[in-house]
Amino acid sequence: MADQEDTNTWGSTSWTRLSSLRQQSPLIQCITNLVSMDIMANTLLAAGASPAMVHSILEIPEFTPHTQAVVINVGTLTPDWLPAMKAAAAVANQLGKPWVLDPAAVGASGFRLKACLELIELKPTVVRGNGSEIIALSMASLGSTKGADSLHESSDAVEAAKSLAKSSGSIVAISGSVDFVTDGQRVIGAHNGVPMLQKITATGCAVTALIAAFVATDQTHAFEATASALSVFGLAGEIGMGLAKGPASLRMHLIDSLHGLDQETVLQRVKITSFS
Ligand SMILES: Nc1ncnc2c1ncn2[C@@H]1O[C@H](COP(=O)(O)OP(=O)(O)O)[C@@H](O)[C@H]1O
Ligand SMILES: Cc1ncsc1CCOP(=O)(O)O
Ligand SMILES: [Mg+2]
Repeated sequence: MADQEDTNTWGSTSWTRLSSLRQQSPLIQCITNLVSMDIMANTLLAAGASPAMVHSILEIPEFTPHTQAVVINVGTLTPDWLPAMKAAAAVANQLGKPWVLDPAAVGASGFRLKACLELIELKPTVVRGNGSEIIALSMASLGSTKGADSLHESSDAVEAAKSLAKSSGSIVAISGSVDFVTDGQRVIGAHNGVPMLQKITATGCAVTALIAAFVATDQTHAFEATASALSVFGLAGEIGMGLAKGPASLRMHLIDSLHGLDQETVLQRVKITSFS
């Protein structure tokens, strides 16, 4: 795959999307795993959105219509949570709201894989996973697994992501050393980020929620919003890493840096390239 520099346009796209998010402060419903709730909520707040961890099926008919986007993450899935996930996705679809699927550790078991395949049938706007998750989901099969962590480079999963995007109609994002985004035709690579982000649990979950918040501000451009969210999160990680001593302080500085990101930094440092 050849890649083409397109940095200036993407810097201004990313800044426009982040500014809209700060102005609109969308309400994001998160039905997510028990590990991720804190960092996901704090990431959304730092970016300018409002998080709500509302997951009872009894609340979805009343609450989901008030939201601007829904995130569904199967990281600690049990059978009693799945109906609420499907109900929230259905309400989002009925009301034309975007929803984003994080197939966390989808390759860990047949139960999780079947659940994710059923959720894909409900047409998520975006699916974001690591390399191993996107490969397992695209092939609809279990291989070797390391749970929530990836055994693959993100670049290993690009063909699987294109295939999944074509079959599902969703935008598919693969996180890793380069984050890739595809709609089945176009592929971009978002290069911001630092390896230490892998040493903080649930940063993948957090960036999935950030994607939902970005898409909520302009769902007609979900591809651009997804790429922008991944870059902005990676850039906050780069700035945070300059102040951090290890994973625990990076977690703090990541959130501070996301909150403080300014126009000049985004325009200068967002790095997204197109692959053809
Ligand atoms: N080697 C790396 N270099 C830079 N950033 C990375 C690297 N690996 C992961 N990231 C970043 O860490 C965040 C979480 O991604 P990842 O670890 O792939 O997700 P998950 O936690 O779901 O496995 C993303 O923002 C991604 O860009
Ligand atoms: C450790 C763990 N176990 C089940 S979900 C989870 C968190 C995974 O978060 P991420 O996929 O963002 O690393
Ligand atoms: Mg994950």
